[in-house]
Formats: sequence, structure tokens, C-alpha cells
Amino acid sequence: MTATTALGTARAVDRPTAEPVVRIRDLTKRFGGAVALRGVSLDIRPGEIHALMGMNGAGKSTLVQLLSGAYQADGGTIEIEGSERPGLTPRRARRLGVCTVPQRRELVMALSVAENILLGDLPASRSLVSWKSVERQARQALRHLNIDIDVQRTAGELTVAEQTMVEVAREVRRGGKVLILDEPTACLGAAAADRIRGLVRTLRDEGVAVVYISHYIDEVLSVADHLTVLRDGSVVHSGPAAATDAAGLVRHMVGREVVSRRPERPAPSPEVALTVRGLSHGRDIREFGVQVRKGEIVGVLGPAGDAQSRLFDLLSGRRRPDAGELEVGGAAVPFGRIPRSLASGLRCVTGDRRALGLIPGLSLDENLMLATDRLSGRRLRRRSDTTRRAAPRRESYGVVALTRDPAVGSLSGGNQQKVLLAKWLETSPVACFLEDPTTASTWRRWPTSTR
Ligand SMILES: Nc1ncnc2c1ncn2[C@@H]1O[C@H](COP(=O)(O)OP(=O)(O)OP(=O)(O)O)[C@@H](O)[C@H]1O
Repeated sequence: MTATTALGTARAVDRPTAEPVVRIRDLTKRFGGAVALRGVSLDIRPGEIHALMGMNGAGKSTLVQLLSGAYQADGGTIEIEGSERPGLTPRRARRLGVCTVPQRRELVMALSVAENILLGDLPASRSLVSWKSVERQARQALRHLNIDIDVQRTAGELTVAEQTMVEVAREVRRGGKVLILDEPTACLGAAAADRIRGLVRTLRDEGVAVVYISHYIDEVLSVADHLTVLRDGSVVHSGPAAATDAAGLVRHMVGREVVSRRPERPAPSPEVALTVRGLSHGRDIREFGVQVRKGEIVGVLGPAGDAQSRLFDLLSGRRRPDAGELEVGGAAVPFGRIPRSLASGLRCVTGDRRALGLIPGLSLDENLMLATDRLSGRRLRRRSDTTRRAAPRRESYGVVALTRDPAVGSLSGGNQQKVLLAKWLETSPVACFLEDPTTASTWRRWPTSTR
């Protein structure tokens, strides 16, 4: 039996099932009294792509953090290859073959592909590294997974998809038996995403157990053998992917029938809100121009990378371009001055909420109200007042937290992203520049205490 979806054909489900390489039983995790995971049990098998789905805040990354040893559970057990593993640490998990490939690349960009693949394990004799052997072993690691990349290239010059492939090859070479992939196709174009899905199928065929986190429903249905859906920290569905369709999956995730309707959009007004002309900056941006009318959404396409964040830097006033003109609401705005960019009504929302978007030391509600208060010149506010004013924003953006007003850094990735968007979009913008606004990466969280 196979399931065909828009993205290809999922594998037959009626094959013999292998013994689980990981058995999770009754796993519970609390953060300061609030329960993030409640009694989660599931089996992860070799040669299977096991997708983990759930709405923002459902508990996916908490589960992964427990499995990779970053967090300790408050109850339940994790068995790897038949033995219980209490007190798992990241080092032990990795030694046992549980590896994660986060969305943010973890390669050393100035080193070659070969060096990256063998990092920490460079073959040497009498303290001299044998570079021939480094390249040979790296080539083998890539060939083993049918990856065609020149090992002498520098990691920094690879495409994002190629970097992901190199990281996967490195983890498999290090003995990865369970590979956890966090949204591996986020920010990729269709062809690059196809290559990554091809690699994931190769991993499966090589007997690796793949835990696949993605918010793309079509993609999950096309690639996964098994689906587990978390809702509010509990497993609400676990079964063969071929037995589920998109509507059923959404129903499991949301907990009710969902009818999706595209909202009617009024025609854009003839009035121009944003004009950029001849914007150039080094080699990244050359002669970029765009005109956006009020009520219009213009997409700027391109591979993820420096050029996108450079546009953010230039339009927000963080950097000065070599040339160009900017007009917001018909008035010229000088480059290189953040207050002037803000005063014009232009709102630039960063794609890097961790470094530039949110303030980790402040609470959810304080972050939600921060831009509004700064723009209106309000300084100190009482916490209760901030919470009262933030409540409608939480409601309309669907921000969910386990406790009343936690530190923003403890929110799930998707909920942090909602806070970032609400913070800027609720400040009466004339025009907005949104960099990768739907990113929810599960690992984009600040290090926080786990108890
Ligand atoms: N270190 C922490 N401190 C406090 N609460 C936390 C912490 N880590 C996670 N949580 C809470 O646990 C719940 C589950 O979060 P988790 O990140 O696992 O969700 P998720 O399913 O990965 O969501 P997303 O798709 O948005 O990344 C959330 O309500 C989150 O706020």
C-alpha cells in the first residue's frame, strides 16, 4: 500500500517492522510546575522516517531535547537499543548514536567540506594530519549517501541544502543511528527541498531511524512512514503515514475540524507605501528596486542567505548602502539611521529573532508591548498594566504559554515568532519589511534553565 501526495510517493507501509532503536515510555517534563510533556510514549524504528507534528508549543522540541540529552525528564524512561538510559547527556546520546541536525547550520564555514566532515576526528600520524586521508574519508562519507559535493570546497560557499547534506553525512559518519532533523527544508526552494527529501529517503534505506520535524503537511505526508502528533504535551495520534490524509492530520494537530478559507483581500489602493530604488551594497545587493502599494504584499524571492538579512540591515537603518533611495508613504527617508526609519512608519521585522528581534531578559508581555511603548515615549510601566494591554495581542496572534507571563526565551519557537510579529505589526506601520516571517525553528531558543 502506498500513499501518493503532491510531493511524491510515500513508502509502502506493509513491510516488516524492525525492533525499535528508541523506546520512549511515559515521558513527562515540567518547567517550574507547568507541564510541557505529559506521559509521552513512542517507538522509533531503524529504516523508518518518523515525523513529529504538532502546533506551536505542542512539545516537539522538548521531546527532542530530552531524547538528545539536553533536558532531563521528570518522569518516564528512554530506552536506546534495548537498555534504559537514565541521566542522558548530549555527549552520551551522541555516543549512543542519537544525533540532531538543527535548522541553523553548525559547520565551520571557513573550513573545507572534508575538514567539516572529519572535524574532531582528523586522521593523523605522529601529530601530522594526513590530508589525503581526510579527503578520501570525507568523499566516502558523502558517496555512501549518494551526495555529490566536492570535498575541497569551503563550507561557506555551499548552498544551504548542500550544507545540510554535509552535516547529515558528518553525523552518519560519526555513527548516527537516530537522526533528528529540524525542518530540514525550511527556507529552501522546491528543487533544493527535493534533494533533501531524497537524502532523507536514502538515510531511511540505509537503516537510519529518522525523526523528522516539519510544519509542512504535504511534505510530511510525502516523506514520512510514521506520524506522531503531539497536542498540549500529549501524543494524540501515532500511526502509519499512509493511513492519514492532510485533513485528518490537521484535525489531530488542532483537536477539531478545520475548514481553511482564504480571507477576501481588498484590492490594493493606488497609493504607494514603499519605494526602493537602485539599492546597492557590496556584492550582495545590486540595483535592487521595489514598489509596494498600500494593501499589497510583494514577495522577494531568493535563496536563504546573506542578501536577505542585508536588505533588513539596509532598510531598517542598521547599515548604510553604497547607493539607493528609500521612500515611505511618499516621503524620502535617509539610510543608516534607525530612528528615522522607524519615524517614517517603516517596520522591519528581522528573520533572526534571537539576535535582533526579542529581548530575552524581558517577559512575553513586555516584549509584546516594547515597540509600542518606545514609539510612544512611555518609559516605566507597571507589570500589571503591561499584561492588561498585551492581552488582546496574545489573543489575536494566538500566543500560547504554559505560565502567566514567562520569559520570552522560554516560549516555543513558533510562539516567539508570533510575539515578534505582533510587537511590530501593532505599531501602525505604513509599510513592513518581513524577513522570513513564518520561521518557527524549534531550536531558536535562548539557553534557559530546564527546571
Ligand atoms: N526552557 C523552558 N522553560 C519554560 N518553558 C518552556 C521551556 N522550553 C519549553 N517550554 C514550554 O514548553 C511548551 C512546549 O514547547 P516546545 O518548544 O517543545 O514546543 P514545539 O512543539 O517545539 O513548538 P514550535 O513548533 O513553536 O517550536 C511551550 O509552552 C514552551 O513555552
